[in-house]
Amino acid sequence: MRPSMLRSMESALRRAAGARSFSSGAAPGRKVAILGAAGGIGQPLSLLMKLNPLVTRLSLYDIAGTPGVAADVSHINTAAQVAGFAGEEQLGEALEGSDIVIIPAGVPRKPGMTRDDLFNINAGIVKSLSTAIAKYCPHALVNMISNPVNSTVPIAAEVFKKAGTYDEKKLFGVTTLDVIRAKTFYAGKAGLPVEDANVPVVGGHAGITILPLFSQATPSTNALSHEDIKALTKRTQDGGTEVVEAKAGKGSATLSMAYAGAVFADACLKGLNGVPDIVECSFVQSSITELPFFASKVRLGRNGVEEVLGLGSLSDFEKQGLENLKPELKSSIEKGIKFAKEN
Ligand SMILES: NC(=O)C1=CN([C@@H]2O[C@H](COP(=O)(O)OP(=O)(O)OC[C@H]3O[C@@H](n4cnc5c(N)ncnc54)[C@H](O)[C@@H]3O)[C@@H](O)[C@H]2O)C=CC1
Ligand SMILES: O=C([O-])CC(=O)C(=O)O
Repeated sequence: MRPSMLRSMESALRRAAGARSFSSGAAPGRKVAILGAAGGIGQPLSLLMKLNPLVTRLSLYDIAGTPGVAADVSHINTAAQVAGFAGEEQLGEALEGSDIVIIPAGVPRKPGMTRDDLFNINAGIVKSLSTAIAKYCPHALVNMISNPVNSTVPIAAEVFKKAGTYDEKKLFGVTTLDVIRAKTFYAGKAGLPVEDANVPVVGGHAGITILPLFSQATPSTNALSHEDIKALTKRTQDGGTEVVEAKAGKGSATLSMAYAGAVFADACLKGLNGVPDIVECSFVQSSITELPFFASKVRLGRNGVEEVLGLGSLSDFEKQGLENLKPELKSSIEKGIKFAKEN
């Protein structure tokens, strides 16, 4: 790569990270921990977080394999200091002092499985990692990637409640990949520049609980028929399955998810650092519907969630989608809460 190209990439990354908005010129040091860092998502996510100029310490944890990932990523000439931790006995050290903990630990889907089929294995993993977070970094923002997100976020909330550390402003289910897919599919179909496209996605993160709001998409267009909107909605809802089937037994989305995870963590870092008007969709504790957790636009700030934004006006098709998703989302949330209470 030419040096001029590298320089412009670096300055674009700095701009993307909001580093220029500090009048003192220096952003505060931030520690980010990734749990499941040796996995399909964990490795490229570690790379992307190493490139983020707001990260000063990057802690890579997994049950095995992290020393290699950490050694590899640490050679990249960016500021973040990288450390690898493997095995439960090193989990505390990995977590201590973290501002953000990102969790892509757990098993991914194979063709024919739903995200809920992952519950039996991933619920226990998320519960034990959340227990450690409550002990070692109770004030960290938690970005939950492990599926089924509709249940793992409620599990983490229950674990934190039991430990007396729960702060609803600090727990996030990462639904950014749904937004990224909706933007890509919308711009592609409407013939709009993809970098300008924005589409809120609300509800949850599985099948019909994923509800893209194309009526609020920007830039708006009249190039799309109702049939087009229905097809775009279905493709967004089935985006994960599209990748699972294409990978044919070799896992689910990893690269696009690592990108999505890095975008969301970057937004959290900017919020923590006081950059104004940082808004992303996320699955959080919510009162905008009757469900206790719900994904919608969230304003991020110095303490995590600053404001859970409402749904705005919905088309009749979206109103119907909202009603259709509630029973499934409710039961996935309740399943997570029940598991955490009983185990
Ligand atoms: N929220 C979202 O939009 C998305 C979520 N996912 C989910 O992310 C999770 C991870 O997916 P992949 O990275 O593809 O799986 P993977 O199997 O490639 O990696 C998972 C990693 O977690 C590690 N792990 C297992 N138990 C652990 C524990 N107790 N502590 C720390 N690490 C542990 C494994 O050793 C492995 O390295 C899956 O549950 C998947 O369904 C995947 C794509 C999108
Ligand atoms: O579909 C899966 O199992 C992984 C996932 O959550 C996604 O890609 O959205």
